Amino acid sequence: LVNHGDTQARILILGAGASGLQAARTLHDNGMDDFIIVEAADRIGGRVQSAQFAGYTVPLGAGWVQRAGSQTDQLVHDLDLRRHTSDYDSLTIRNATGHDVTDEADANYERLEKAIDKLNELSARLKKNDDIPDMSQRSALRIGEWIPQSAIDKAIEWFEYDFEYADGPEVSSTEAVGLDEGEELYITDTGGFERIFDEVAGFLTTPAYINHTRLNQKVVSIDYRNDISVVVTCEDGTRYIGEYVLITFSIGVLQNPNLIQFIPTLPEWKDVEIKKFQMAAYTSIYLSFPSKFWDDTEWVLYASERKGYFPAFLNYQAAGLFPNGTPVIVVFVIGDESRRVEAQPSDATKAEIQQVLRDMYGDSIPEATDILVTRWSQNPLTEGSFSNVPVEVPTKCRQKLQSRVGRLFFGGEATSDHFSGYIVGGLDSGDREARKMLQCLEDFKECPTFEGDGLECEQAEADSACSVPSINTAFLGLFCLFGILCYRPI
Ligand SMILES: Cc1cc2nc3c(=O)[nH]c(=O)nc-3n(C[C@H](O)[C@H](O)[C@H](O)COP(=O)(O)OP(=O)(O)OC[C@H]3O[C@@H](n4cnc5c(N)ncnc54)[C@H](O)[C@@H]3O)c2cc1C
Repeated sequence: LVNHGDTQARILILGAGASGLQAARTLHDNGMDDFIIVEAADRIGGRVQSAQFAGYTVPLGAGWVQRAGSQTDQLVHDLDLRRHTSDYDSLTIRNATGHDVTDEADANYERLEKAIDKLNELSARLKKNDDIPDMSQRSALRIGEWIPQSAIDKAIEWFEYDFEYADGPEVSSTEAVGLDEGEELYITDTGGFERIFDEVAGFLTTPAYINHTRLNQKVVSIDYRNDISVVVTCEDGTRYIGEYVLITFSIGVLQNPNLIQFIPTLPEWKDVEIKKFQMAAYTSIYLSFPSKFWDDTEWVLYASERKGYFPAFLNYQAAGLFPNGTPVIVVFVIGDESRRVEAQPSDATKAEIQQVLRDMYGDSIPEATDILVTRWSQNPLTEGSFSNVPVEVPTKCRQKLQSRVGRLFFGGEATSDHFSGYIVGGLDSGDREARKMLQCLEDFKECPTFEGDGLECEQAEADSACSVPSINTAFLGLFCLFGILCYRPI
């Protein structure tokens, strides 16, 4: 039942990241402005966020445009964001005794490249044929005769694979490997990567739309028992009532049973698919120094016997980045190392990295003057960095992740068919779900949903059992009829 003070809209969009903002934009472009975005943070943008560090605007979340020609790439070019084409060949590899082993690594790279060709070939075959079971990237690499043994092998494998998926090849799906992604752009704009949302969601800052976004509203429960509406309740008690609700929270948030209470609980077929997905962990650690003492190449790899231990450093002074700026390096860790580092104080992390740098450059290097550690896996609004497709989720099962449950629709990067894990996956999923909701608003009878058992992956079919009047025509009409306050604040 609608209470006095409840806020109503035909569509509620939960989350103001790439997915939620694009959904709002698609609805708006199609003449549907009866929506509200509910966001827990005090800002929009979600995992696209930046901060100031040592005089730079640095990315805390997404930093690169990986896919040339994608919508993200288009936005970056349209807005002419300052950017740098990453040069992964500008690379020095140092071992734990400080020796430059870059040349020595050539033969290892040659072996790895042959295995990558094999992996790509297997991936293309798996994509073409749904009946062949997927395999881990580790298996595919092994088939390509790549078995990493030395510290150099581990370093270059980390740089080629783990860094991209934020997980080891043991976990990641071969079928889901992206082919031929082209050059990668690192965003160095002083306004931050989040500037892309100026174009996607700029209209939301105009006076007519300012009330469409509700910040500082942390959703704690989603009640979809009612046939004609959904009640979304926030931590502060505020309730939002919508005819349709689009959920764009990360897969990590949805996997944590303590964060959002679904009333009733989600059906098994949906819950299984959410739980099978993998939320990866990826940490960026920025360090500033009084002087630069590292190599001039854009990247420095630390070849350690312990795979993934502070393995890759981005040199902010490299040509094309900030050659004359304050000396800063960024080191990246993923997976269990990321979760370990994010759980400990920054000083402890700084001491560990300082030792790694001493191993590589000697004891006389200066102490870091400042450190910034990102902590996405400690953040209850993300519970990790981005989704990684594990072997357990064949492409044919993806529709279950996308399918609605009653009046609940599911967006967010993890649900994207081809771009999960990326900003473009978020944008793409928001557009997809907005179009679906527009279609369902026209005729709920034709609104597709998954029909099947918990573990199956069936084709989506029309749900003929759910034909109900719209909330505006029936539910609100009834309340207005009886003189109950019909407050629609937007
Ligand atoms: C460290 C890191 C590095 C990355 N690198 C890249 C990269 O180089 N290139 C790239 O393309 N992508 C990268 N990504 C991934 C990219 O940022 C995401 O795929 C994309 O931004 C996800 O958008 P989304 O809308 O699906 O989710 P989100 O951005 O997570 O949006 C969901 C929104 O829901 C809100 N929310 C969560 N819980 C609640 C709640 N209970 N109540 C209300 N609101 C809630 C969140 O605050 C958030 O704003 C990276 C991400 C991270 C974290």
